[in-house]
Amino acid sequence: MPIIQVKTKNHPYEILIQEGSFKDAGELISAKVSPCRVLIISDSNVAPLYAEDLKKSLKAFGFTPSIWHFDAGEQSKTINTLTRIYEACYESGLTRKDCIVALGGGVVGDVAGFAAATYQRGIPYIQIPTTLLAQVDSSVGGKTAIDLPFGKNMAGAFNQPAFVLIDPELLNTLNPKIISDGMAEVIKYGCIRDSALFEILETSAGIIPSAQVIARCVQIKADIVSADEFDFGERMLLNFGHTFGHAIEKASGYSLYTHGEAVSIGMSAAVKVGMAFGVTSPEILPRLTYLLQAWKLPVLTSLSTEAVLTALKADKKQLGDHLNFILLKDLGAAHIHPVPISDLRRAALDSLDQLVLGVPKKSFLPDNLIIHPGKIQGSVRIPASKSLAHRAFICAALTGKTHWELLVSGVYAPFSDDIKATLRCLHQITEAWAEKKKGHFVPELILDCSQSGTTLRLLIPIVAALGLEACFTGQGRLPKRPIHAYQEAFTANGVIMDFPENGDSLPLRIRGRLTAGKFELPGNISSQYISGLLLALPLLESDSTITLTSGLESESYVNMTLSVMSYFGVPVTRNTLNSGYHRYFVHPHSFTETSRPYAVEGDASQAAFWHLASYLGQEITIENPALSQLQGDASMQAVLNQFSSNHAEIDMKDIPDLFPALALAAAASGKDKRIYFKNVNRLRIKESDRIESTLAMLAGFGVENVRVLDNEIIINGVSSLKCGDISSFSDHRIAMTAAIAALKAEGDTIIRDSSCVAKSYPDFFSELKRLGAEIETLTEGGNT
Ligand SMILES: O=C(O)C1=C[C@@H](OP(=O)(O)O)[C@@H](O)[C@H](O)C1
Ligand SMILES: C=C(OP(=O)(O)O)C(=O)O
Ligand SMILES: [Zn+2]
Repeated sequence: MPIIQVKTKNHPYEILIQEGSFKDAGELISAKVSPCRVLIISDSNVAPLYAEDLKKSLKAFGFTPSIWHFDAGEQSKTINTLTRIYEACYESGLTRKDCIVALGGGVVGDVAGFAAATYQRGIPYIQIPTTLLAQVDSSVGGKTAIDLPFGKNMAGAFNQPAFVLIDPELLNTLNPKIISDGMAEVIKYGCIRDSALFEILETSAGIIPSAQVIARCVQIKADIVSADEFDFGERMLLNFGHTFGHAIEKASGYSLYTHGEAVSIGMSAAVKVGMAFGVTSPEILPRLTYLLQAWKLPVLTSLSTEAVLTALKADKKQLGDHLNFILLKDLGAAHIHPVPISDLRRAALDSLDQLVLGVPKKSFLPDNLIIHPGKIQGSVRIPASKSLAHRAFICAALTGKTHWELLVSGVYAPFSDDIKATLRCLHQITEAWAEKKKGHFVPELILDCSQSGTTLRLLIPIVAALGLEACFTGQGRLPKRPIHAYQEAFTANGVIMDFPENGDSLPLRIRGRLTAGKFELPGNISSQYISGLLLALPLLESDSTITLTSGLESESYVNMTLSVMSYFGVPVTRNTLNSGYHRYFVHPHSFTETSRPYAVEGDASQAAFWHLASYLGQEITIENPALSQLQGDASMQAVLNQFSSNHAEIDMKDIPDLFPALALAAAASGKDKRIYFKNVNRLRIKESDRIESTLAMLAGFGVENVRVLDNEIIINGVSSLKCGDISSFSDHRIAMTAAIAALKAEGDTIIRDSSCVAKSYPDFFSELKRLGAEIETLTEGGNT
């Protein structure tokens, strides 16, 4: 028989975990306690099911049992119930030689245990837990309590039971919500102590835990309680997820969430806090999220961060000027991490704010830098693909599910500014959409796309298809980047677009509802127009086509759109017309949730900077290369290989974002090289005019022998790079290219306005430093 010992100093006791053991309760209890009077305390849910059987079984082994029960639920965990239990004890004639049996869930165990601790200064009690939460958690360890008007568990005692009898068969009749409630605690044990248990849970999501799993949880709790009965050290680890969990329960008046649900949100928040403090590895968040969600447990709260914060500050575990958070170093390895009260707001915002799934780790992001030439070495994990993440979040949002962000995994903090812009706008759009569906009036949305062309061009048609009124705004160069190509197509299909009079694209106001039909667009301005329409047209009521009026450039980006749409259940078909141009056929279709979140792979356009570093002789390995080849920029290494020929010809049509890095590589390839870049004109409409900014950067490194022809650039290589003072033109790809080049320059290089890397890769300079680059912040009066 599986028996677990709890080795507390004054009251060691045993826990028996055995399927079917409940029917032998009388016999099993008689082995621990001599025949006596027994008061069975239960609640209105459990008593009708099991109390009479227990009474009979006890009677058969010489006990004198009676039954008393109260209304099921946390609201009964009061001093009033306690008083009535004392009365029942008295009426049943209980003396200090007799005992109480707690038959039920956590509330029954807590209040009956506290009655046993105090009736006649203490009588023995036995736990027979009937819910999963009580079996794996509250029946073990001797914490008993009642709630007081000013707080949960405010009066109580450490009172170890004489015996705990756990029959996992009793769980089979429970409703699934009660099982989920207990699963939060089961998952907690995996997190804090046992990664193997966590893995078992991952492969058995949705299946009621076996006796072995319950025993594993009880063993973990028994070990921890044996080492620290009174909660001064190690036992605090059991509070993983409970710091925020208790605050959330309290802030919602103990009505919105069950304990398990609040702990579930709390565990997910604790992982994000751990990420913010650089303690917890970001791989844990999607795994934990997936597991909790498989049990239909929430991972985000609808409560305001302020409300949770207020409750958090009143937490009874507050110690002076800091609060003890339990953070995970790894799955199975928890530790106590004191967080100063002054940092609590940050921690709460980082982890509870619905807009941010990850947390903004402090990246090294100064404006002006000096980079010393030198060697870098090591391996890097590139951030999630920006292009795929935009699409995945958009498709996820279009499912209309709450917490749609969680249908996407692999996108970790620090988030790029572009992805933050997409998330922010999508939250506004999904909320407005839900309101509109209810028939409510929705005022004009102000959608700030920051500097992200993708956010802007992909969201315009979606907003139009949903019939929302919006004003799109943006910063940096975005208001100058073209979006007029939508105008003709949309005006003919029910949408009014108001552009500013000065010829800029933004602010753009749109109103009306897009109707299905035949859309025509050029394929050679920006593929983002086509991606945007493809995402929007399934939302309409009838079939549509998109016909391209010129050859498609940046085609891989359109294919990425189709691939992510298909993952979310939306098919699109394509023809190639006699003209050689594509036509897409889109039917009304809903975006649907899949059983697994969409996992965003590494960003090939960012990996390109590390390929450039390797090309220039640095020793860098990439831990997470793009796997699918969906990203056109995954061809960076193959293109660099072509440079072995002295006169390589490179077509930029499908890989526009690689240009700054490729141009620099061409220049640094040596005196014999002359590299032709074709189809470069579209580079002028990116974050900077990327022909002008790239050539200015090359000139800064002493590369002057460059010819610009119509739609073509020829770069002649040099034997070494000079050092200079380089402007990034506020373009992230220029700043990152220049930083890698600076490591090979003849002297120190200044890079101006380099914080623009936050657009796509906020951690870039922190990573560069970690790999050994010597970088200083340039200040007006001197350097630091
Ligand atoms: O759809 C996308 O995610 C992108 C498409 C490309 O733009 P164009 O299609 O305008 O070339 C690319 O340059 C941009 O960085 C991202
Ligand atoms: C052009 C880019 O992005 P976007 O068009 O989304 O601003 C880029 O990241 O280089
Ligand atoms: Zn708990």
